[in-house]
Parts: sequence; C-alpha cells; structure tokens
Amino acid sequence: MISVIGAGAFGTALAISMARGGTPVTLWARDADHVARMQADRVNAARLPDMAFPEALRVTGDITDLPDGPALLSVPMQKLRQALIDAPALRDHPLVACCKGIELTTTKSPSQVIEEERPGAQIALLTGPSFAQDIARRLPTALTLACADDALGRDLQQRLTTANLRLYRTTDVTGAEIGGALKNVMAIACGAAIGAGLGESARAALMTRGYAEMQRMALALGARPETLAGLSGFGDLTLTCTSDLSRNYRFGRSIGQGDDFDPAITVEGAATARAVQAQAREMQIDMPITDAVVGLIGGDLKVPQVMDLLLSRPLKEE
Ligand SMILES: NC(=O)C1=CN([C@@H]2O[C@H](COP(=O)(O)OP(=O)(O)OC[C@H]3O[C@@H](n4cnc5c(N)ncnc54)[C@H](OP(=O)(O)O)[C@@H]3O)[C@@H](O)[C@H]2O)C=CC1
Ligand SMILES: O=C(CO)COP(=O)(O)O
Repeated sequence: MISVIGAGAFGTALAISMARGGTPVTLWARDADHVARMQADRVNAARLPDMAFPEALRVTGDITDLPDGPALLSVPMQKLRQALIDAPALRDHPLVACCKGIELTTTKSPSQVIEEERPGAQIALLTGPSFAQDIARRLPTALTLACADDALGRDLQQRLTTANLRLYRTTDVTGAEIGGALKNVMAIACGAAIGAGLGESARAALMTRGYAEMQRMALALGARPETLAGLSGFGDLTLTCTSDLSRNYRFGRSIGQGDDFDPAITVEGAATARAVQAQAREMQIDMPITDAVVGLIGGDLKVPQVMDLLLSRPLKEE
C-alpha cells in the first residue's frame, strides 16, 4: 500500500503508474472540491488532464485516512514543511520526498526539512529525469531512489518500481538532492539564453558550466561525484535544460523573450536559486550562473548584461 500526499501533476502521475500494477494507492489532496471532482470523474483534470485513474487508485481528503506503508510527499519544495505541519497523522510512514529544491527560509534540503519536522523518521528521496505526462502515458522513465539506510532503500526500490518506472538506488541523499535542486536553476539560465536568441552553443556552455557549479556545491557538502553524473544530476540537467515540457526552462525562456509568465505555475528553480546563492556565499563557493539567474529573476540584470558578466570573468582552467 502506498500513499501520495499532494495531487499535483507529479503526485498524480506516480499514483497512476503505481496503481496500474494493482498496488492499492491512496492519493490525498487538500482541497475538498478538488477531491470531490477527482472522485467523481476518476481523472485529475486540473493538474494532469486525460489520464484516467486505475481501479486501485483511491482519492481522499482526509489525512487520517492513509494506509500503512510509504507516503510520497509530492508538493513543491517551498510547501513541504507546511504540508508536514498540516499532516500530523503522517507519523510512522516511511516518508519519500518527491520534490526538487532547497527551502528559501532555511537553505535546507527536502530530507533535512523532513528530519526537522519528523525527527527519527525513515526518509528517502525520489528524483531524476521524468515529466509527469511521460510517466502517466506509460513511457519509459528511470529515476533515482536515494536513501541513507540501504535496507530501507532496497525495500522502497522494490515497492515503488513499476512497469514503466525503473528505479536505481543510492545511499548518497545529498548528491541526489543537490542535483535535483540545481538542475532547475540551470534550466532557467538555458531558457533565458534560448529565449534571448543566444543559440545552442551558449546553451551547451551553460549546461556544462552549470554542471560544474552543481558538482562544486555537492562535493563541498560531501556528495559523491558519481551521483552527480547519474540520473538525478546529469540526467535531469539534460532533460530540463532541453525540453519545452519543463516549466523551469519555459520560465527562463519567457525572461529571455521579455514575456510574462503565469505565476500560478510551479517553478522550483526560482526560489531555489536564491536559497543556493545564500548557501554558496556562506560556504564561499563560486556560483556565477546561479548568481546570474537570481539577477535575472529579480529584474536586476538583463540577458546581455549576464552574458557580458559571464564572458568577462578571468580566464581559467576548465
Ligand atoms: N511535474 C513534473 O513533471 C515533475 C515534478 N517534480 C517535482 O514534484 C514537485 C511537485 O510538482 P508538481 O506536482 O509538478 O506541482 P503542481 O504545481 O502540479 O502541484 C503542486 C501540488 O502541491 C499541492 N500543495 C501545495 N501546497 C501544499 C500544502 N501546503 N499542503 C498540501 N499540498 C500542497 C497543490 O495543491 P492545490 O492544488 O490544492 O494547490 C498541488 O496539488 C516539485 O518539487 C517538482 O519539482 C518532479 C519530477 C517531475
Ligand atoms: O523535474 C522535472 C523533470 O525531471 C520537471 O521539470 P519542471 O519542474 O521544470 O517542469
């Protein structure tokens, strides 16, 4: 039995994929009207249209109505702490964070926020390159299941793998979290470059130097280099920086084009860029692309100024 907390695009896609194999899945949403619509229509028209719910998927608005077994926390990073505060019934379940980002107010990662709110809880992270639409459409996807406790990680890997969702395991939670958080920041930078007409070569440079920033921060925090080279780092960076399906990329592109962007759309990299900048400054790590993204989002910099700043940095070894 599996619970999914948060009926956004990703939580709904995971719930659909896991229930298709016959595993009973309970999908919890906070809004009573949304719950009623999903129960009546057997589809999440608001967040993941046209994807019918399998029989084994049950929708509830009652947080005390969750079965035993792992609970997948699928809310945006900046809402994770509040979701845990609002869900006291979530106590003995293994908690699997499905969000990508760093908390702006504390510079904590998903697992650190969960540990603060539920000391001693069994914690894991599900991350990596996958669009909700692809998972729900049964397209093949591969993700990282990160868990410091290898025995728990093995158990969750077995329970959460589905016919189209292949999970790889790691005990390097820090590496997986930093990769997932920072790739969104780099996707905003790439979107801005493409939106401003700077071309594919500029995007390749930003992806590569962005990867160097991801590694610099992750390794300083004790992560393993191979995690960054895996699905949760290189894999997700590639997907998010190159696809129109990515909200972070599209947000960046709108900045590059000087267009408005719907503020209701989840763009994890925006708050995370500011959180990472604060953390990098404290750790004295050089993160020029992250700095540029913060400047672009705040409106302090325009894309041509950013390119001048990045291109005029002192020449150095790669
Ligand atoms: N979409 C995707 O393709 C992927 C997303 N992810 C990650 O998954 C996470 C969630 O993203 P996604 O599902 O796309 O987001 P969406 O914007 O589709 O949905 C967010 C969901 O979170 C709910 N929510 C917000 N605040 C709270 C709260 N305090 N308590 C409970 N629920 C809350 C919202 O509820 P309400 O509707 O009531 O506002 C909504 O259902 C992000 O970190 C994202 O990076 C990872 C891989 C793929
Ligand atoms: O994390 C994702 C793909 O792995 C989804 O990316 P966006 O949040 O940018 O849409």
